[in-house]
Amino acid sequence: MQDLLKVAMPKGRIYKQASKLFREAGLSIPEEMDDSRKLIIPVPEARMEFIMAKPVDVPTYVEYGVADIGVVGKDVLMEENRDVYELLDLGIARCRMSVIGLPDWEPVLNPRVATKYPNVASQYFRELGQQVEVIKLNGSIELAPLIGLADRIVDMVETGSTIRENGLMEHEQIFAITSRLIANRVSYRMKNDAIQALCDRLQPVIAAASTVVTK
Ligand SMILES: Nc1ncnc2c1ncn2[C@@H]1O[C@H](COP(=O)(O)OP(=O)(O)OP(=O)(O)O)[C@@H](O)[C@H]1O
Ligand SMILES: O=P(O)(O)OC[C@H]1O[C@H](OP(=O)(O)OP(=O)(O)O)[C@H](O)[C@@H]1O
Repeated sequence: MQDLLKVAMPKGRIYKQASKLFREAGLSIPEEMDDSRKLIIPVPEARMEFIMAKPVDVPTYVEYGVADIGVVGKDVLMEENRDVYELLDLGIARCRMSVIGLPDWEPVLNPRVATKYPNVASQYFRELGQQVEVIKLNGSIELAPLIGLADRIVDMVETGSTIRENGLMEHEQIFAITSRLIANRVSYRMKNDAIQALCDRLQPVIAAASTVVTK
């Protein structure tokens, strides 16, 4: 019998798209999982157990092996820099990481940059050779330039509504973001058949979805 796969699934934005993808790949994810407050959901028919996680914690669960695989945004992978395998680009939860500020922003010496992603922001400005002071915030990042906490922010842009509604401007795009399927290094060897079988089911669904997006 195939190994049981423990899957760290992010609650929130990614969940809806990831569960749709898994269902289209023929995995019997129960409908009640969509609204449940349960944190561990066994799906014996699919030989899986879902661990409902805060998105930023998914790579931690996978690195420590309490989950064999997980679904996570590339933004979180870049920020957390955990020792995990990145197996598949799932092509869902598309957005981008950008440098944002007021439209009339003028360069200053040692600008302050507010962000939920201090590692990504520090590396980006370091590679540009620009010295900045990074301020870590946990949400409503767009407030920072409006109230004078920071000169610029590094944050996610999806539809662009948040920056538009707050009179901000996207100055530079840093990288494109989609969600990825990641695996624990040991699980990838020990449960390779089950992980490979899952990837084989997901790949055609991802390919079909990407032709729709690019058409
Ligand atoms: N508009 C968006 N803003 C932020 N993240 C987005 C957006 N669109 C897609 N994403 C992706 O969704 C992932 C999870 O976002 P979500 O808002 O659910 O998590 P979170 O910010 O950690 O929320 P919470 O504070 O509820 O845990 C991000 O890491 C990113 O990859
Ligand atoms: O381009 P848009 O479609 O407007 O999406 C981008 C916004 O969405 C995210 O915030 P989120 O809703 O996660 O709230 P937060 O302020 O708590 O991070 C992100 O931090 C931006 O503020």
